[in-house]
Amino acid sequence: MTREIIVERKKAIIWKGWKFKGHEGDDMFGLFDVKFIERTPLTHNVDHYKFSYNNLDEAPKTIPIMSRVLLSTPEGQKRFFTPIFNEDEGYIHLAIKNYGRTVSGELAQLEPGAEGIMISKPTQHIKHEVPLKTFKLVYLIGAGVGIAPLLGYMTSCLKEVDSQTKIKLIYANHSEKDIVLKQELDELKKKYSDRLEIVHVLKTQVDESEEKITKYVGFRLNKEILSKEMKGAGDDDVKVFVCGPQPFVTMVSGYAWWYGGALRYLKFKRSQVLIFY
Ligand SMILES: Cc1cc2nc3c(=O)[nH]c(=O)nc-3n(C[C@H](O)[C@H](O)[C@H](O)COP(=O)(O)OP(=O)(O)OC[C@H]3O[C@@H](n4cnc5c(N)ncnc54)[C@H](O)[C@@H]3O)c2cc1C
Repeated sequence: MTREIIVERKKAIIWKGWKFKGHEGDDMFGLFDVKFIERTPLTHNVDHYKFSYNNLDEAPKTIPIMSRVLLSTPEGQKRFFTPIFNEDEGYIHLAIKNYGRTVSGELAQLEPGAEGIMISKPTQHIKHEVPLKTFKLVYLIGAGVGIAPLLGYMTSCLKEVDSQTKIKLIYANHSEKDIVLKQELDELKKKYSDRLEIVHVLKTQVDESEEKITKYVGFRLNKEILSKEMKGAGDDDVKVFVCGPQPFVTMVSGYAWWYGGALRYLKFKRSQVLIFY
């Protein structure tokens, strides 16, 4: 299947409430000069990058939740990322996993103050035609650095004074040391204990202390765990957002235009599920 056909198919996927924009290409993204300010480790291989817009007039006032920016490195390599904080005017914050090659490998070598980096205005990854903060319950199913778009939703929904939406994050990682933004997650959990529940799923036990944070140590997320932790299949007021590495997303919900996986097995309707791909 050619890329053009795939793009057309993605654009064509419109169903009740959700509309995927597809990846239309770079030309629609105006790129603006930014300066690299600092890099702070979040885990052993994920860093928090802070960039500032060189021209404040170009800086977005706020960043819509679950939006993406296109980043172009000094060598011209490009990749989409999801800003992790939405309210720091003039700055863009990204969580980037260092794979030691391509965009992340190049960014890992940058010194603070480095120029020649460009970032687009945030554009919504997914156009939604329903308010996202009004559901009864939202399950966020994430793995690794796939937490980035889910965290944006979680933070803004919990902060919303009028929202009563309950959130359950089911978050898969290799071990405790791989949990991205754990401190932020713990703080949100403490502050919004009546609305936020977090279930960690850790594949490998590195330390006995991991049993204190979850009963699922030594597990990959699977449909048995999801069936224990989820209810609300068929209820249009219950939604599920999924983001992570492709094999993980496929296991949970199929992929993009093919809906399948554990959620389908558990009888969640396609219209309940929003997959980031
Ligand atoms: C909308 C969107 C926004 C994104 N934003 C960013 C961003 O801002 N920054 C960034 O760096 N990347 C981003 N990405 C990329 C993407 O999130 C990561 O490339 C992807 O999640 C891989 O993450 P990882 O390498 O940490 O996962 P891995 O370390 O490969 O996997 C994490 C965990 O997933 C579980 N897992 C993996 N495969 C399976 C399986 N088959 N069954 C069950 N469990 C499994 C395991 O527990 C594993 O420990 C984004 C992607 C999308 C679609």
